[in-house]
Amino acid sequence: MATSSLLFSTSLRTLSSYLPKLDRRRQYNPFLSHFRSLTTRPPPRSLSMATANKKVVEVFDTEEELSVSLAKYTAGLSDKFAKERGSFTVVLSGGSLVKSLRKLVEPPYVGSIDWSKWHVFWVDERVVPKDHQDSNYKLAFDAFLSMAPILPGNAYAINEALTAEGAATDYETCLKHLVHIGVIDKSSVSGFPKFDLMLIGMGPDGHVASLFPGHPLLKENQKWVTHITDSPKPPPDRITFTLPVINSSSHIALVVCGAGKAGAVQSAVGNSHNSDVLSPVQMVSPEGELKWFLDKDAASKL
Ligand SMILES: O=C1O[C@H](COP(=O)(O)O)[C@@H](O)[C@H](O)[C@H]1O
Repeated sequence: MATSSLLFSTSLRTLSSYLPKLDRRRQYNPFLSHFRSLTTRPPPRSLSMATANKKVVEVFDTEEELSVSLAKYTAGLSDKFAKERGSFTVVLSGGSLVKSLRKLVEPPYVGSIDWSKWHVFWVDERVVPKDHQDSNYKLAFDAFLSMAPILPGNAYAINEALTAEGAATDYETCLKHLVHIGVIDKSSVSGFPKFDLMLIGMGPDGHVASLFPGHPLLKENQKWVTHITDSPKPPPDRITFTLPVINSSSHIALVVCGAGKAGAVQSAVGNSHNSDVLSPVQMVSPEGELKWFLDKDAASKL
């Protein structure tokens, strides 16, 4: 159970000018001057208009509790989209997030999820062989994909035999085909693919996917998938979804653990703009729901 179970929902876009300073007595409520679980004050008028863009934060005492909640959340969305659309499109990142997906392949979730409906993608991938220790595919495969009865062909790894540029183009072509045949939804708002759930992590510098602070790729607004050959975090050659694709998602779970990321969490969740330049994670603002899963160390500066 989340001891600090949260907490708030709001529109990033419509309420950004409204946001008050953090009230220390309501320490997980950086956005609103009301706190659903602690006060009966009615929400501000503008909140009732904020229907399209929802932000939720959950803080857990331990990573173990976080991973249970993440499995429950993912299984719930799997059920919903499998019934509604006949497929469930899930996007994974690499990094520490992947370990927190382990509960999905344990009871009760492993037996209740309709894995045949799953289509798995990577929000970013390093251009290395699939058995390389830096491969995000390998990380997910070892941690849980190998234990989940996902149909062969429904886990969309990159073609790492290509250059980074070629692999990005190839992946985008694959996504376009899957949108065309209706496996992946398409946003009527942006025209970009609309994934059902993105499970993504964040680096201590606030990077998400392979979109790094200050990098020109943050401005890409045409391509679905792009490439980088100068990643500040090794390995240098990678492909990555672009921000418009990330922000067209139906649901994003941002999963962050550890005190080393508390500063970036504070900037993004607390909306404290210490500079004019937004970090990549501060630019994550999906059409649908953004839900943060934080352990208490990552939330320690909120
Ligand atoms: O390089 C990457 O880093 C981020 C964050 O990784 P973490 O180990 O600090 O959680 C990850 O989300 C991304 O997919 C990966 O390629």
